[in-house]
Amino acid sequence: MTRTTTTPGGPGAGDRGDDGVPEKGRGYRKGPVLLRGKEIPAQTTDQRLLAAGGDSDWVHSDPWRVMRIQSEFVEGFGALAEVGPAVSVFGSARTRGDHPDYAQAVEVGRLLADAGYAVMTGGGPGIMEAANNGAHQAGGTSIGLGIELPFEQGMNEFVNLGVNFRYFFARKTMFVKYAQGFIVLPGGFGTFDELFEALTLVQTHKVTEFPIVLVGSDYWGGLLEWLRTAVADRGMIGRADLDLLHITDSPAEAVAYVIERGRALAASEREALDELVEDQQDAAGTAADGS
Ligand SMILES: CC(C)=CCNc1ncnc2c1ncn2[C@@H]1O[C@H](COP(=O)(O)O)[C@@H](O)[C@H]1O
Repeated sequence: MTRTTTTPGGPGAGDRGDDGVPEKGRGYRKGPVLLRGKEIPAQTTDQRLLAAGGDSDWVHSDPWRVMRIQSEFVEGFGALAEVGPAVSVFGSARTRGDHPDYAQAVEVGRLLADAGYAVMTGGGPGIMEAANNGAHQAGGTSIGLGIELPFEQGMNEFVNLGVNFRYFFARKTMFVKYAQGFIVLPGGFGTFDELFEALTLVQTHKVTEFPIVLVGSDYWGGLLEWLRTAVADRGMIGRADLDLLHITDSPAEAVAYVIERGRALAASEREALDELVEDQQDAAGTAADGS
């Protein structure tokens, strides 16, 4: 719906008001900006917004993408804010239902749900499906944070709270923000990406430490050995950084570790904050006494 307007600029154009209706001497206000004479646009902002058809290149422009990215955060935060305690479970999208890793992940999901934790996965097939399956069997909250991929794939059937993301980075924020810990089963590049992002965030103190457990010593053992030797020996990481990872073959141990270590870390975080507040109060008291 486009209304006819007066031509921009030129004699008399400065007399057009905010709504495009001519009004002597008032000019044209565009938000906080006042336009007069040749600066007055041919159409009002509303006319441009409501006009049908026309060029649609703007849909592919970066400012428009920024709005979409923002909406992913808004939708994600809105959907997950009230979920309560949760643990993110990662692992291969390719693990088949008859593989022992699948059974391990089902058990992890089940035990987490039994302990009152929501299970958060990438919502896809393989290990993600297995962990959601376990949570579903135990009647727990089974979350899938899906990702739009070039090839067709849907949210697995065991998800009861699903959010679909267009952008990997927005989705990754949710895994960290809403989980008390990570449990990582055997996987490929996607799994490594999620694991190493978590390690980097904790190592650089960008987030408070949270427990990270690797399930499957035969699969992860080689990586840990390499981290201990090639990586730590050459000083690429500190020896203490190796303690950020806990490795086990037992789903029960993985779940117990995540819960207990998570509680211990949260308690020491609270203690450190209390001490900080006390120190600040003492400092403020000393300053007041001295004045
Ligand atoms: C059949 C197939 C490959 C489907 C891919 N469909 C996917 N759906 C959801 N998350 C995914 C998918 N592929 C990779 N990811 C992400 O990357 C990890 C698995 O990647 P990978 O298979 O280890 O490297 C998962 O924890 C998940 O967060």
